[in-house]
Amino acid sequence: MWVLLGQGWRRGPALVQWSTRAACLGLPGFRRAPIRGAAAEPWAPARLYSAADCKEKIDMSRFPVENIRNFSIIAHVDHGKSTLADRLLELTGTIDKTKNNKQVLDKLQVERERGITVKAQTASLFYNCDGKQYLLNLIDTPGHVDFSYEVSRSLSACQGVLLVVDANEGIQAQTVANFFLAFEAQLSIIPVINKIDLKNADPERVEKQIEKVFDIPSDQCIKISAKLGTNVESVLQAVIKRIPPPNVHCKSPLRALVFDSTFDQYRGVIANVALFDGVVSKGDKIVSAHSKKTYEVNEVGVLNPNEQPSHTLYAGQVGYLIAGMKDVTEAQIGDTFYLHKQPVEPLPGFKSAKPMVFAGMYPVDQSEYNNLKSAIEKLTLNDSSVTVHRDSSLALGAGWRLGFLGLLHMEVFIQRLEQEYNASVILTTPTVPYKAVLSSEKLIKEYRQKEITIISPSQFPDKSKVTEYLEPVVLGTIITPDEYTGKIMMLCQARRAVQKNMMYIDQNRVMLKYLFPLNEIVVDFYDSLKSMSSGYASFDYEDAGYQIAELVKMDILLNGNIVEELVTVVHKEKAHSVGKVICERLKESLPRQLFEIAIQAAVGSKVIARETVKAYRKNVLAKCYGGDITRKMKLLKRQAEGKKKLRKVGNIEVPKDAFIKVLKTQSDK
Ligand SMILES: Nc1nc2c(ncn2[C@@H]2O[C@H](COP(=O)(O)OP(=O)(O)OP(=O)(O)O)[C@@H](O)[C@H]2O)c(=O)[nH]1
Repeated sequence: MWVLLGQGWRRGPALVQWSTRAACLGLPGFRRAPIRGAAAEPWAPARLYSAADCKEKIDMSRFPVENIRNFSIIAHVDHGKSTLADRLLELTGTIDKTKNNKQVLDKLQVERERGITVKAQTASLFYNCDGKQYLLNLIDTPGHVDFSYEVSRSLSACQGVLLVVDANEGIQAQTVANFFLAFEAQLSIIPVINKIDLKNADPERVEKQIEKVFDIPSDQCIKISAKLGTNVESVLQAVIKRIPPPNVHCKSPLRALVFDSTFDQYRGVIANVALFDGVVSKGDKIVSAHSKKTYEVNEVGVLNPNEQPSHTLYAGQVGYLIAGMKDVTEAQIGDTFYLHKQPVEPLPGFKSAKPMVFAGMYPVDQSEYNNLKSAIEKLTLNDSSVTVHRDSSLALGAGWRLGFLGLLHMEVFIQRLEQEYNASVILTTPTVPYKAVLSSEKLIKEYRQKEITIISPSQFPDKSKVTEYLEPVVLGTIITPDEYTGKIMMLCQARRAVQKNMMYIDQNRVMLKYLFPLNEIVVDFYDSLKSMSSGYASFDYEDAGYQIAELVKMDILLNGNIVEELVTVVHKEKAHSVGKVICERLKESLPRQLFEIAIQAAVGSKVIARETVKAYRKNVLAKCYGGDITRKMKLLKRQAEGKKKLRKVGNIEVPKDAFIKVLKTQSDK
């Protein structure tokens, strides 16, 4: 929650009493909650575990609750979360120390190729300290704003976080966003300044930033190089000393929170659970508080980092559970499992992920419809934050309208469809979820409500049937070196943003807060920001509701035929400039054809921009003299293959990548 304080907007630390802050930092004497029943549990005496033990079933009763620490690693993109996780896995003997350990917890192909984490990963580590053996449950989280839902879910299974900050880049926009997620969840926060080995590292400056922005005393920061392993052991010590054990009760009936789930073709749903109370064993009958369905537990265990079965999981522990569920929706994220005949009050769960961007998805060839359908179903089983509605279009045939958390999320989903399921798709212009307050009685009856959410331009109701249109807005945070502030402010203004606050986080770094219409930032705001600040500015945003907006539907026509992929809803003020840019870009991307092509942007029947592509003919056989028929056939075959990558609009052939190029430039104007 943001509040207006003195000169500007600020939340959190400035309002917090020192004792609460001290508790948040896990300082001695300031523990937030007593460890209920910890001493009374019937724990077996400690036996020290090593990586070798992982070949057999782990006896999890060996870890009394006071020896458990559950924590996440959170940070801005690329500040070194996964590299720190690698070192922690090595130090605890969970994986062997080799030069090849690079982002071990980033298991997906797309994560390895893009060098980013998109899915939070859990690993249970066994660590010996002062003659005791600790169970450390670590969750490595993604850094990009599109995946912050993964972060907030992961935090629900934790009592503390390692807030990693790059010693060269300092605090960035996602550092601020992630800090507040942890702060609001009342977790112990351990600031870790990483990459101190870099030539331009300035850990002292970063310490001061942390003190200024988060109100965390600089002596609380741990300075490390995750790459070289420097001082990483002290991070483990801090986890044990500063993060409290979970506040749970083993003798109470089972309450297991599902904080993530994945789908395995052979074993069904694998639910990641955090046990808030009770125990769960193989053979137990459990009930989902959400669906009230009963299941028998086939397997429980911990992730080490691969699945390692155990007989039982105990309160305070984080692990996985397999119970014959065939669909991820049966293990809804945020659901509570309890034991059959021992019903409990379900845990609060999470708000469901809210899609920020919608796009139509169609098979390139309609004969591929069933294959693509099955690929989308399988992939959404592993990514339940994607919403899917069936859709169809005259030009593109049967397809779907998919909702994503952001554009990167959309790109990653498509890349996974292509790589993991060999699917090829046509996408339509990404759009944000607009709303319309209806005035037409007929429409109100049809929709059975007055206010409708428009996720596809084809649903956009005519102005005469509407009292007002609403557009989603977000509160954006930008952190930048101050020399770029002027340019960035102009960029924000061009995107219809309203400034809310500006604050220096150190001598030459500025934090700006703006209220943005979501559709102005969704496609390429981040790219523009990065290029205008030579890569130094960072950006993050959070949902801020809706505002009234003057919106219109704009069609793009090729020789009079509407290009369905490019139909878009724009702000009235921007219709002309956006239409002009789309026409120009389309002109650049369209191959010349045998006849002239008129490219038009139109709002209703009014044409607001126009470009023309001159006629041309490509004769692939032009250089092929003589009568070698096989050579000619080869050239014609290659031309035919090339044509498969084209889509026909009327009689005009449009390359698939032309759409992408056009979409990328829309919000520039
Ligand atoms: N010099 C140096 N480089 C580091 C250090 N830690 C991480 N890196 C490098 O920083 C880059 C990003 O590291 P990651 O561990 O993938 O960062 P991340 O925060 O997990 O990234 P996302 O998951 O995409 O948010 C990689 O090239 C690492 O090799 C360090 O201590 N020193």
